[in-house]
Amino acid sequence: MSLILSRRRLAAAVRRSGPAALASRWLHTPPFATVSPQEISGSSPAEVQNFVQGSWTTSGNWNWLVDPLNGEKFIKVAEVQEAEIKPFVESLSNCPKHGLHNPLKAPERYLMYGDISAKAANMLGQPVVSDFFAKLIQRVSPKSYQQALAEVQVSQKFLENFCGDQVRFLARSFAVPGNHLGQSSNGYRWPYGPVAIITPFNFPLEIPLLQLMGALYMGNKPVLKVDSKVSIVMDQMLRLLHACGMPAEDVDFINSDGITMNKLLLEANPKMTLFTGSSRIAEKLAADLKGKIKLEDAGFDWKILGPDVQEVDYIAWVCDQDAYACSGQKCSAQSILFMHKNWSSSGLLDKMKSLSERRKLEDLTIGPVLTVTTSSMIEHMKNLLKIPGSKVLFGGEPLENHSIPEIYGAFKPTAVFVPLSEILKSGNFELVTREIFGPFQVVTEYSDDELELVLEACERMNAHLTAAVVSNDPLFLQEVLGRSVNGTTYAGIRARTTGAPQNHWFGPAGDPRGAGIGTPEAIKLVWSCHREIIYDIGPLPKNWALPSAT
Ligand SMILES: NC(=O)c1ccc[n+]([C@@H]2O[C@H](COP(=O)([O-])OP(=O)(O)OC[C@H]3O[C@@H](n4cnc5c(N)ncnc54)[C@H](O)[C@@H]3O)[C@@H](O)[C@H]2O)c1
Repeated sequence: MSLILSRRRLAAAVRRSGPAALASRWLHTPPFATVSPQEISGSSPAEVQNFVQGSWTTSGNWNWLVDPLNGEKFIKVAEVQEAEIKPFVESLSNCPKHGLHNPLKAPERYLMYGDISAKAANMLGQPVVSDFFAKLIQRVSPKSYQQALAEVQVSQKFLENFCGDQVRFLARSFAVPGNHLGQSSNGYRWPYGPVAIITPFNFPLEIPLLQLMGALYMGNKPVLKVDSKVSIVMDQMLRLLHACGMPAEDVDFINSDGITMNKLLLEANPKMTLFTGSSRIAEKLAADLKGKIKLEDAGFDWKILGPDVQEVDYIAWVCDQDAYACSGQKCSAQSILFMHKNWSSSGLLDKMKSLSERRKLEDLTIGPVLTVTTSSMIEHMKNLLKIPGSKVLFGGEPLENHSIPEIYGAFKPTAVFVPLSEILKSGNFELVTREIFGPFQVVTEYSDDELELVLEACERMNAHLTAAVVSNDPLFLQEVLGRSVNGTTYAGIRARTTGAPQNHWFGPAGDPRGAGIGTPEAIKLVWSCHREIIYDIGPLPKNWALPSAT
């Protein structure tokens, strides 16, 4: 159906612009697609729809999005209103708790998802398709082409990882011999059935796709809600998955505001919800859903440079990438750098400054910040500068010569130094460790006898997502790693905080609600629960007699 739709639109495009335009569109737009990233504009806006009970639908309300680079209304999203959620509630309610498949029901669907993954991996690997998604991501969540393409490549590799028999291997069970003949206990990975997935704006393809596929592989029926600012990317990806054979009834896709989604969750009562986004909403949903939730929430991610100074150019570059790629809008972005005093004379900070100055709006190596305004970044910086001994190391100013609308932020890559002893003071700690989802980091210094204070700071933080311990001193690594908890921690001279690919578990630690993404372990943890079936089929011992009451 989506192919027919896109061809119809193509036909309409020819009528508008003639055969030459069609030829160029055919070359650059994959057959499943209904939009062309380069052509979306105020005069040719794109549409995002919902998908429920096997069909694409619109709603009574179109929410217009503005182009983050010039403020032009360029995409309209059919946002479902509170009064319109019934079909979504019904669709989810139709899925039983035991799921669409499980080890004892419709096992052929594990193989089907292996095939769908193989086809989708193949399709996404085609240069025209990966370029299409990279450019579409850039339009709604502006980042450099390399960063956008990396997101597509991670997604493609993930799909490759779950081809063939790999989906059924996710549901591998085990058996333990019992106490007598005919008895054995069998542990199964069981789905939750109806589930919900809520994802943020910063990785429009990777986060929703990986969680969606994980949910499906394990036998669940998900309703997916992506931040409307970027949901056009998953609208197109669902069309690709349908073209690869995904049954239309398996996934519902809703665009709405948070309040409507909250209502849907309460009415449809999904048995598990995966939430990726801010800690504020995470905590609200955890309470509303009575704990039936797994969380990937805020990151205030730290990097500790150990006493062994080496490879300064490389480490400056990794710091620059970690703090400022995607304009700092990665949950794994380097939020605070603890630098051993041995690095003071290494020139590291000067190198970080000059690397940050290479970033420019033209290639989106720095760009719009979608959830923090320029004025709130300035205010945060000013508050930090009230702390005695603090200073701006570089940046600290708005971007110049741009047309980024005021609802978004536009700020130069910024580093503010705050003395370690001040960071630890109770009045300052909350302020310094507040996640600023933009190109902003705090830098501090410590001496050998202050490592305790660094570890105390890490202990007192609330978000334990990613971390990096940059050192090749095994005793230093052992000390820091043994006394910290972050879920995805890189250790060694090449350690980083960002850029976890699909083969590294990614997720917070230290919270029983913590979710993961990417690896088989993450999929099994988030999207299935343990079920034990104890077979006890006999026969009874020949001399069995009725025992006395116990
Ligand atoms: N841990 C991770 O893996 C990870 C990954 C990416 C982003 N993040 C975090 O996400 C945050 C940035 O995203 P944001 O500010 O857009 O997050 P957000 O919490 O505002 O929004 C996330 C999603 O939740 C939806 N939502 C909002 N209110 C809701 C409600 N009451 N009920 C249901 N859904 C609701 C939004 O529409 C959006 O789709 C940062 O804190 C970042 O660290 C975490």
